[in-house]
Amino acid sequence: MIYTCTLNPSIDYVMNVDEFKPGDLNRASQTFFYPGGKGINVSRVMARLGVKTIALGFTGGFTGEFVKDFLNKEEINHQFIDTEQNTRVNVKLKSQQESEINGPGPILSSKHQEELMEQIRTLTSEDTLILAGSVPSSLPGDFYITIADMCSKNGTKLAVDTSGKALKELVGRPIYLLKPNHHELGELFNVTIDSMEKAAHYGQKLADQGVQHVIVSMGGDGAVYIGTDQQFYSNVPKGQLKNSVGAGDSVVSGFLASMAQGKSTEEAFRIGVASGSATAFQDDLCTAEDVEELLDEVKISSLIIGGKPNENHRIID
Ligand SMILES: Nc1ncnc2c1ncn2[C@@H]1O[C@H](COP(=O)(O)OP(=O)(O)OP(=O)(O)O)[C@@H](O)[C@H]1O
Ligand SMILES: O=P(O)(O)OC[C@@]1(O)O[C@H](CO)[C@@H](O)[C@@H]1O
Repeated sequence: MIYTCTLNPSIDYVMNVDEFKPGDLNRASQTFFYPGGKGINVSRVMARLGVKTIALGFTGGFTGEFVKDFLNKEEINHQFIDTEQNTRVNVKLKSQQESEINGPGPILSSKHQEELMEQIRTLTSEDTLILAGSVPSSLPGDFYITIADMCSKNGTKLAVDTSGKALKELVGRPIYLLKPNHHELGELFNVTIDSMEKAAHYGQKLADQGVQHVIVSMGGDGAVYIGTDQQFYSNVPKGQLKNSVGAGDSVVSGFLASMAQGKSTEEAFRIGVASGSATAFQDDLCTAEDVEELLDEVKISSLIIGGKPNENHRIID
């Protein structure tokens, strides 16, 4: 079974404001409420791509009820632990530019933590766990490490989409999939990643430290895949960027859904990128039809030809 784990879910309150003026009374032309949090987004997109998951994590209060009802309507299984505190509301302001204000999240006790660990302890080598999003500040800083160590002990495949300290501490552990964007990868190695070649170079460092599949997404500039013996570059389809919220989560979903369906790594990467762009071009997360429509525009090329770097991809010195 595939599980997603969102320690800090949200309601994403999307507000479209024609011309946002800070300090003024602004009126939204349109608003939307979606369940949010990176793991929950992965569960939603994977469901749309035909792969079932069970969503784990912490929810509570009337906002938590909204998240669960929404997932029920989309026939997504969940086993959230009740925190008795309202799940946060994250504001996504779409105007001349996109701005986000994410809430802090609940205070989680050691009992809450133990309840989650009990669920994770039951996962086996047949299972995959996708850990995605931020760690609420009330949890120990090494909580992802505790989960990763449990997965490693039980042979559970672990995919991770997080950033900052949580990401830094996980490197070196056996990980099935990591999907940093180029800023997160740069922060990890204290460098600026401004080209596909640098993304491949630093992505390879993660692969060398035990990550089986590394995808470095670079927004509208393409994406790089680094695996044990394959490296690919992908362009991204052209279109109007409407919504970057959940685009990265959709890359993870497209890749993992395709791998679960037995597709090749190259095809899974292609579908991952098409899924990311399909979400970037919609108000909500992409559907299977949105992904299908973009698939022909996603071209994958190998970064290594005959054991040597593909010269067509030598973008930087
Ligand atoms: N301007 C764009 N044009 C086409 N596709 C895009 C664009 N921006 C993002 N995408 C798609 O979304 C994917 C993820 O984007 P990005 O690299 O910004 O990841 P991220 O920062 O993890 O995303 P998120 O905003 O969800 O946190 C890209 O690989 C691409 O498929
Ligand atoms: O605060 P975190 O956990 O880092 O990110 C949470 C979040 O911004 O990520 C998702 C998009 O990836 C949204 O649905 C959600 O609001």
